[in-house]
Amino acid sequence: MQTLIHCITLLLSVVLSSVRLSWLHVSVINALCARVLLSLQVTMALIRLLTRLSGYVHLKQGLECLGASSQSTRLQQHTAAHSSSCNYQLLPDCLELSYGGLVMHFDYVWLRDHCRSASCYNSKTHQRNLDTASIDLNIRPLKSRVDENTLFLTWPDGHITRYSLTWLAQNSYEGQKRSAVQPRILWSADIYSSAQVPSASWDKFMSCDEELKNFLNNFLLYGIAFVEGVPPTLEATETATQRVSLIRETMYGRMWNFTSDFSRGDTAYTKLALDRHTDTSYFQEPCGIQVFHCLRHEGTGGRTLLVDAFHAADAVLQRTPENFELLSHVPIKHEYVENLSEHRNHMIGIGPVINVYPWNNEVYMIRYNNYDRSVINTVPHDVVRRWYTAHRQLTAELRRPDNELWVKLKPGKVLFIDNWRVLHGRESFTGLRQLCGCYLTRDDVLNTARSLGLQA
Ligand SMILES: C[N+](C)(C)CCCC[C@H](N)C(=O)O
Ligand SMILES: O=C(O)CCC(=O)C(=O)O
Ligand SMILES: [Fe+2]
Repeated sequence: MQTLIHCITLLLSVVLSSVRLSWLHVSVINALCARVLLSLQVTMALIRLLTRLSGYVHLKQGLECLGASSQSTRLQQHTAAHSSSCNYQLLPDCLELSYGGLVMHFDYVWLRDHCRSASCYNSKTHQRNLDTASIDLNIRPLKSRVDENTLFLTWPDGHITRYSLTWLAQNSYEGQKRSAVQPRILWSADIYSSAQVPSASWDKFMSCDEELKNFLNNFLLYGIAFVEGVPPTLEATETATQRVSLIRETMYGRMWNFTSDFSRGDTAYTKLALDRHTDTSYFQEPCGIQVFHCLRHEGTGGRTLLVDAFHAADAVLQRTPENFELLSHVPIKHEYVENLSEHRNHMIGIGPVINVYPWNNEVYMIRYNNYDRSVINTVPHDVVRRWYTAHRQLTAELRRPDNELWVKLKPGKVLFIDNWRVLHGRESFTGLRQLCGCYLTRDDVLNTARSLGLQA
């Protein structure tokens, strides 16, 4: 039954993400699903209680076993009889557990290593005490049993480990694989505009955690978020960013305030148009977040371009998986060479254009900067040719006019961009244009989000 509900929830979210619905709609439907799930859980608990009262409790007591694999069949039959929700068996190389509609496999060394008893784990510091290197790599439990919520394993030295079944489900490979590390809404200009994502307002943003939480929630979902009503000064911009995270100082400084004076050896410091790109792609770890605040512009042009590169990467994956594969595996070098008298820098970053988590293929970072991309010399010529084809397809997706969100930054309106996901660019301009901002450390932004109860 739970599997069925999970499937329906999953199906609904897939349908929802392909239809253009606002975040509000998504959360309303999620809340409804959660309610259905809750009432089902109550029903299941009642059924379990009735089952227990009607004498099945004897079968459960028979679950105590001596761990030999010859016993596993008997064990499976008994557990299957006592509860529809949990069933396990000790296979030669792993423990197979089926619980909550999920079939999971746990390696025995992993199980010993993840013992949360007081001697193995310090629950005050959340740190492991157990010396992993002391575990026999051929270890197997001597005894095992399960009750309503807990699996008990007795190890050869007599040590007993208890695992909560929900903890196992949440922390299993199979459980991790089917849920996104970070839920997001992929967008085209139209999807983003119709979602009507509100900007945070400066006063509330500074004083109220709920406003900060909403702001971060939008930032995590869309990769961009705005604060409005900020005093048009570098100091106020700095104050706003410090509400979210720590500033990441780079060779451009801590807070920067720049015009088209070519004070640095980079096109950003001119009046020229800049095609969509990620910044600091030439760092081994590109800056996680970029903040922009336009303090002044007396002239024409200079609009900011924003493109959701995860949306574009997803289109490549759907249409031509082999191109996605190339973009996520071929290592590419980006480089920054600055040779001005006051500034000498040489930065190198190497990594694929699309970076994915290896266990679930979820995209977590894109480096895309054709200006700063350096010599390709990490793969043979035939792979180079296929890579160029793949890169062309990604570029075509990134350049689709319906993926381009154009905004004119105004004094008072601070823009936060997820530099691992959303590309930025700008239109050429005339006149005096002054932009200030900074980079933020990604870990600290996510830390703030998690401390407010968000999944990040
Ligand atoms: C933002 N700020 C003005 C400080 C620097 C701009 C750096 C631009 C560089 N080409 C890059 O993409 O990393
Ligand atoms: O001038 C702008 O709007 C942005 C320039 C740019 O790409 C940058 O500073 O990173
Ligand atoms: Fe940039």
